[in-house]
Amino acid sequence: MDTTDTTAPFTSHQLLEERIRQLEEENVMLRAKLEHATQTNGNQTSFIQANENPPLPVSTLSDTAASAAVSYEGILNPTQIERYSRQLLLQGGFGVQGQIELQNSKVLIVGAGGIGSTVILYLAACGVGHLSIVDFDDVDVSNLHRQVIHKNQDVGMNKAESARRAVHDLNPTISCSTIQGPLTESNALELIQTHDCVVDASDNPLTRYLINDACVLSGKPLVSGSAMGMEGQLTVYNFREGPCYRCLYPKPNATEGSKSCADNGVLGPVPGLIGVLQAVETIKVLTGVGEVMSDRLLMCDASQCSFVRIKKPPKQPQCPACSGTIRSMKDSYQASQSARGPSCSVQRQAPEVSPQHETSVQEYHQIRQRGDPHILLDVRVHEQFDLCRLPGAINIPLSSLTQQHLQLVKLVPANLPIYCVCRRGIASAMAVNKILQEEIGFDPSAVHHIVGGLDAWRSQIDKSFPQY
Ligand SMILES: Nc1ncnc2c1ncn2[C@@H]1O[C@H](COP(=O)(O)OP(=O)(O)OP(=O)(O)O)[C@@H](O)[C@H]1O
Ligand SMILES: [Zn+2]
Repeated sequence: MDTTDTTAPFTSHQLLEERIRQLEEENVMLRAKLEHATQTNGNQTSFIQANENPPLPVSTLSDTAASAAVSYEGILNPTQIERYSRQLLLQGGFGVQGQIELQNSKVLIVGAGGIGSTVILYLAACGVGHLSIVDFDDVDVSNLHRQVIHKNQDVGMNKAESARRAVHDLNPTISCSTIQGPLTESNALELIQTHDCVVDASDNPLTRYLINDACVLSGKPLVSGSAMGMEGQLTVYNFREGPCYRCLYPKPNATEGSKSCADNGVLGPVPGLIGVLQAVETIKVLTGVGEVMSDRLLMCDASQCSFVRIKKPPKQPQCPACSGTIRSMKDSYQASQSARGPSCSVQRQAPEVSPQHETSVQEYHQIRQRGDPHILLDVRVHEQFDLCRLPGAINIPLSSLTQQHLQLVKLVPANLPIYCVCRRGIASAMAVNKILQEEIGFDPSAVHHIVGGLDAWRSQIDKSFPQY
């Protein structure tokens, strides 16, 4: 800058302003040159359009850089900038660095069901570089009201594969792999070790403990969520010095496994809600942006639209996982054996019933065809009974099968044989045991349960019986 012609000397403030003005002029000229260069080089046009301020250091914007091949090494490419621009503009520290962190991250998602559907879609859309999806199950038509990653034409396809296809359709610039089988004690550690973060979108306690223990053994953060009915929960375990799942629940709880979506129902969007929040937490874990839900647990009740955050206890010195008592996945498996309880996905076992109290669906079909007098006691919950039932059945849910009810059943048509039925033959076996234990004067030989329940009735006797 030449100041010799001036009548009065510039103040340092004026000098600074003048310098800024000159730099702005230079910047405009350089931009014009760069735009000119990109007009003759079509593949850079989107860069100019997507970026008012290209993230190149000004010093590299020389004449030569503008006309020759520009090296964008180390920063996002034009396609990425265009795709993630709204996220990149986010105030509060996400920016290019956050996007690069996502791009370089690998996330393992266990379960591509109700919760997994939204976690996977959002992580893919936001640009997590690699997603690995584990699920052993196939898409069922009853999944579609909430497992929105799958479509009608995916029914019958493995869920991990169906989800991978959806990921590809949504964002082909990231990579996605599948494990089309269960996560078990044999593969959990190996799989988890190679990822930066794990999302538990499964639905049963055994899997939750396996994932947790493998995360503790390999030092990986675990973003955990669950949903049922109108309610859901969310938290992050094993993040930095935060507690793990076993710190809160050292051993499987006897009643936890008895809750199942298939038995209790779930409103379509509720798992999706939890999944969306899990995606947010995963992004926070990966990028360091925001405050990770490590010391709190979110409890959400969609029926009230209520969200409550409760403080979690800190890492427990006596926690079997954190204290090192569980040293391998074999230890983990043994410590979780009692978690093999009922769940949405892991097949439940009927309690033992003596063979004399068991009736096959074929035998029961014959009883009906002959018109033999009997009581058909359907022990499913009222909601299931209302969906569909065999003609003539009376409904007393297993949970209310008290002595009083049994007396009633006995009084109505005296001394008739009782056939207990439920969906799969598990609750009906429990009902038989309960009736036999009550000792209220039933002829034990007249109490039966229908093996395989209404599922077996549908598959072996009448295919028109609804599936749910
Ligand atoms: N150990 C595991 N390995 C892999 N996937 C698992 C494991 N445990 C559970 N899952 C999967 O997690 C998902 C949980 O999702 P969700 O409960 O919404 O689905 P669902 O089992 O299809 O439900 P429904 O009870 O309606 O049949 C399921 O797809 C299930 O197959
Ligand atoms: Zn712990």
